[in-house]
Amino acid sequence: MLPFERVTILGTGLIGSSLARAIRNRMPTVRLTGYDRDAAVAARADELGLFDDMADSAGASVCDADLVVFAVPVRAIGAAAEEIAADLPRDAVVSDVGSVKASVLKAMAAAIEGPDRIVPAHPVAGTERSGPDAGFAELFENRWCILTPGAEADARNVERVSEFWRRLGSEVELMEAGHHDMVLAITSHLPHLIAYTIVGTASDIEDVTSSEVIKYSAGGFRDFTRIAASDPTMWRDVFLENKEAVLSTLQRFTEDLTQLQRAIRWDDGDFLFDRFRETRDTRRRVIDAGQDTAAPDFGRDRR
Ligand SMILES: NC(=O)C1=CN([C@@H]2O[C@H](COP(=O)(O)OP(=O)(O)OC[C@H]3O[C@@H](n4cnc5c(N)ncnc54)[C@H](O)[C@@H]3O)[C@@H](O)[C@H]2O)C=CC1
Ligand SMILES: O=C(O)C(=O)Cc1ccc(O)cc1
Repeated sequence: MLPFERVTILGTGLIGSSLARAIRNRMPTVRLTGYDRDAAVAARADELGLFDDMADSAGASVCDADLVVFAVPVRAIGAAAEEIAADLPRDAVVSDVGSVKASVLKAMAAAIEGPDRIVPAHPVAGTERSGPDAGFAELFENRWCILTPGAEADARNVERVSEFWRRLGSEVELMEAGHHDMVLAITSHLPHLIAYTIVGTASDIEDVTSSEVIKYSAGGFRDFTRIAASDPTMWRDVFLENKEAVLSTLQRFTEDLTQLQRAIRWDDGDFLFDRFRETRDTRRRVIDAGQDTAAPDFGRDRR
């Protein structure tokens, strides 16, 4: 038996459209309804045939759903939840895919009656692209999906959402929302902040022209540019909604950076060597865990 039969996705960008494609492939009898506030995005999702129906309003999109998923930037989730609250069937389960969880859980719980049916989710899978054309069905396969239900969530609803993600090919883990935000601050949010910083710094260095930065980017810079090309709205929201965890992780990072700076200044090669040997081991563990390709240079084709 399917965990859900009538799924509504609000926000039909990268993640919403990937979700729709994955559901189509893996649970073809599910009735899919989409809604996007941006008329051009909605029209494109319609043209791509991703949904059975594209609704004209948020309220209309949910009136027959048994699962509603918010796939909009994290700061937009509260307002979107308010927009559907009056039209939501009493037994519908409500979820999301937001990259930050404590504030999103709070925002959904404030807008929607029945905390037993709120089961937030975060598929730890994505790309630097956005919009419905960027989505693809395999995005969630062999990736983790972290669920962060509050204490009042009904265990049966948590199990249904877990089963939903397992059917899309993900591995599911339950986590307390605040802990999720600490974990993702170091594994996702800080790496993005660092990439945004270094790409910005490169364009501000007086003695190096911007055409030189681009021309010689294969020295390492270009790998940061992929992450730094990520969606500005989405990432502005992530940093503002996970402020405390990001700032405390950033504090640790700054201290560690200062240590490396000292080691360079004082010619402490042993310190540098030991640190770099440890980080190489971390890369090996990421590959062993199936979270990236083992091919050198991310498997870029040089032919
Ligand atoms: N991009 C990524 O790699 C990942 C993103 N996420 C999370 O997924 C969510 C969506 O991100 P993406 O799909 O990447 O963004 P996207 O920019 O591709 O799509 C978001 C869509 O939401 C629509 N939208 C905004 N406010 C709305 C509202 N009130 N009602 C209806 N539609 C609205 C926008 O028009 C846009 O089409 C975010 O919360 C993000 O944190 C989670 C995992 C990975
Ligand atoms: O493109 C990348 O490397 C990502 O980091 C994708 C990503 C972005 C945000 C998330 O919450 C989860 C995954």
